[in-house]
Amino acid sequence: MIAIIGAGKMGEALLAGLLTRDHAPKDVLVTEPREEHAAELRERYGVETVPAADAVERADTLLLALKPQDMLALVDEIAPLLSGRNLVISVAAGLTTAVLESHLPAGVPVVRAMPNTPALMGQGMTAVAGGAHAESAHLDRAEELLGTVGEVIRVGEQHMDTVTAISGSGPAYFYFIAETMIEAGVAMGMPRATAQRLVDRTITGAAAMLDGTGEHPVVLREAVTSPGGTTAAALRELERHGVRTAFTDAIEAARDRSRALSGN
Ligand SMILES: NC(=O)C1=CN([C@@H]2O[C@H](COP(=O)(O)OP(=O)(O)OC[C@H]3O[C@@H](n4cnc5c(N)ncnc54)[C@H](OP(=O)(O)O)[C@@H]3O)[C@@H](O)[C@H]2O)C=CC1
Ligand SMILES: O=C(O)[C@@H]1CCC=N1
Repeated sequence: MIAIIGAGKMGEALLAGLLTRDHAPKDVLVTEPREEHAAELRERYGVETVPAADAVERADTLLLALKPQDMLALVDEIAPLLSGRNLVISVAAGLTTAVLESHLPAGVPVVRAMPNTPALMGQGMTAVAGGAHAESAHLDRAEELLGTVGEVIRVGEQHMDTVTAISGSGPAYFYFIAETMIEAGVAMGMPRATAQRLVDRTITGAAAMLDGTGEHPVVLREAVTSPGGTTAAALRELERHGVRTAFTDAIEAARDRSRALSGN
């Protein structure tokens, strides 16, 4: 039995992704403090919503998807009920396995995971890192679970803040680009729905090229950039405005924020 504790944006994306694929509603418990939201989840997914203490008692695998700032209070609350039979998987940005372990009874296995919201579509990208008491069977279990909603890689925990900045937050960067491109089309007089369709399909197509050809993005970009053409004119403007540096700085800021959240 799996319990998802905290079914906000990420927890619900994982819940929906799991139920669409390998898991039946009877195999997943959900803990959500707000009754109105809990009722929505019961209605939408047919899952049982239970207090955290019941979830811990009934589930062997606990997927903790609360905000990092709320996580340790919850961990302190459930810690007395946990033992080595449980596997704790935390998706919280920043919180290290060492911090989580320091709030848990000795020996409870902890896996730190960083998924992303495309898990909802079965297109997630998750990295996992094991804590001091996580054996390879625990990592296998986490990988199997999160693998039902996309791809999973194992990384050393020292890389998790960078993972968070790249693939955890990453979908938002592409939505930001999409939004900007749509607005540019609208500003040039195109109907919004047309602009949105063009942008959606272009991003999906570019992603398929990256994934399907295995080529480096520079090679794919060069193929679009005709000599003396439109793409070269656009890219020159992006470089002039420092977009490359802006992205690098943005990803570093996300990495640093993830590190800072570990202190909460
Ligand atoms: N959003 C994303 O793309 C990603 C998020 N994450 C991580 O996932 C976690 C959740 O983020 P996100 O989904 O965006 O945030 P949300 O605020 O949407 O979700 C947090 C959820 O936890 C619930 N909650 C709060 N306190 C408790 C409690 N004591 N017991 C059970 N549930 C509780 C909240 O309920 P209520 O609303 O009623 O307060 C809310 O539904 C974070 O740690 C974040 O770092 C990781 C990868 C990607
Ligand atoms: O914004 C956040 O803090 C979370 C972690 C990664 C994506 N969303």
